Amino acid sequence: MGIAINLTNLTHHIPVNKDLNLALLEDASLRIKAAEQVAIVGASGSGKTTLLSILAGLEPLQSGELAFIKQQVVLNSGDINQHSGFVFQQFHLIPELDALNNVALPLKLKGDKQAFEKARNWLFKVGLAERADFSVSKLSGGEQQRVAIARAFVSEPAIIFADEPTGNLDEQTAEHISQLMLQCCRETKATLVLITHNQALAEQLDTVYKLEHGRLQLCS
Ligand SMILES: Nc1ncnc2c1ncn2[C@@H]1O[C@H](COP(=O)(O)OP(=O)(O)OP(=O)(O)O)[C@@H](O)[C@H]1O
Repeated sequence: MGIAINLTNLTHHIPVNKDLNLALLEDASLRIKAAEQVAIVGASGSGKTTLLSILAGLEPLQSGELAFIKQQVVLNSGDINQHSGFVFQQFHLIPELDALNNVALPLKLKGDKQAFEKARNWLFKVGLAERADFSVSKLSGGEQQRVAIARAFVSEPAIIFADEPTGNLDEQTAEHISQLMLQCCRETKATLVLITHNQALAEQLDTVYKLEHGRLQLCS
């Protein structure tokens, strides 16, 4: 079951030098419904990753309000990590471990006794059952991203935060990985917040926000 996200009137400053701060995000607000798939687009340097990091609780909220709502109950923002999965452009896998152990890791850390069974199931879903025992450093870029997707979904998170997850892949593999991620979100009813430079992909999602000159605009 997805989680709704309400961000209201966020202004976020970054330091330019010791005397000067710049407002990277100005009065940004967005409403994301549970299980909605939302794209954030914008030019390089416009602040997309910063916004995603704030939404994901990885960067502190300087102003405004951020609320996470699950079945009409407001959650503690400090706990949102427990409900989130992440997919990044640089897969952030552990190169010393095989694919199975990379995917099982989040569950093992929680003491889940079915960690390996669930990890195998997700590797199967992303088409990598036969690569389970391969060291991830031996896998192709597309395969590594599929391992990262399996790892993000294995705990069945209510929200997936994805930062240009196909930015490092060739066009065909990127298309395959994007569709796989959208399908996994639909299957698990996860809310998706996706940063992308790919307009065609953004338009496949329920809602598109554009970040420009510090302002967040609803495009569709
Ligand atoms: N903590 C910080 N201190 C100083 N500058 C920062 C900080 N965080 C972000 N910035 C700057 O803010 C700008 C926006 O960065 P951000 O990574 O959010 O952009 P982006 O839209 O995701 O870019 P890209 O599409 O190139 O990944 C950049 O110029 C970056 O250097």
